[in-house]
Amino acid sequence: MKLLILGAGGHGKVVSEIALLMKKWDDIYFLDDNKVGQEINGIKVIGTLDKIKELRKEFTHAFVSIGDNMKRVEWFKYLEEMNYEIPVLIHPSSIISNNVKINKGTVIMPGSIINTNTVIGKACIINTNASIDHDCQIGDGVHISPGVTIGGSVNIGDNTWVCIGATIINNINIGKNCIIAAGSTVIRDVPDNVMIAGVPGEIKKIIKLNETR
Ligand SMILES: CC(=O)SCCNC(=O)CCNC(=O)[C@H](O)C(C)(C)COP(=O)(O)OP(=O)(O)OC[C@H]1O[C@@H](n2cnc3c(N)ncnc32)[C@H](O)[C@@H]1OP(=O)(O)O
Repeated sequence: MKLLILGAGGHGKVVSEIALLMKKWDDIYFLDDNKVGQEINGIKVIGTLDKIKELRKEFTHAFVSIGDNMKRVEWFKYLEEMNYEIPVLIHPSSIISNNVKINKGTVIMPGSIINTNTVIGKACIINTNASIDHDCQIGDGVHISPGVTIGGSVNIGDNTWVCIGATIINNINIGKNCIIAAGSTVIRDVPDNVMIAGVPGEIKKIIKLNETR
């Protein structure tokens, strides 16, 4: 089986290492618009992202490793349209309850902990050392950044970015397309399309559609 990884930046490097550790694929290659011909940690960049369609005959599996939530979801949907098999990539050092559901296109980075009865959506990034406790619902295209701590029974809407080191107390609902700034502590529900910052977290601005990163 052969795996294509879309995006050979810093995030792509970490994603490719996880894919290698999983030992499921005989061959792994990158696509990247700016690095064609380069070799990154032993993995060749064989074309630009738009080559994904013609490579369908040759490759069974593909995975999007783009940090920007909107772009990642866009390419993820394109892979789905082309009937690529899209895996879940899980670093062996993560600790995940057997009663957790993780949907395709999501990567779980080293040291993450996901507790029982939590559901993680499609095309999410659960980044290094993030902790998501029991009974959480994480939407599609969400990025939980390094060192984030999320209490039990928290719901997070599609495309929301929880930035590095943020804390969300238990029983909180966070909307779609939000940014929770680095180091914030969220203690109240958050509506759709807002940026929250501070301790305790307060609304700092409204986010226009397609603005999340
Ligand atoms: C492996 C990896 O590296 S994964 C990547 C992880 N990276 C991150 O998590 C990045 C985190 N980045 C941040 O937290 C940034 O501050 C962002 C993304 C929230 C900034 O978003 P922007 O929309 O550009 O916000 P902007 O800079 O315009 O700030 C708006 C207001 O919020 C405040 N603000 C922004 N971030 C924070 C913060 N973390 N804490 C407190 N206040 C903040 C600003 O001071 C500003 O306040 P003011 O209006 O009173 O002057």
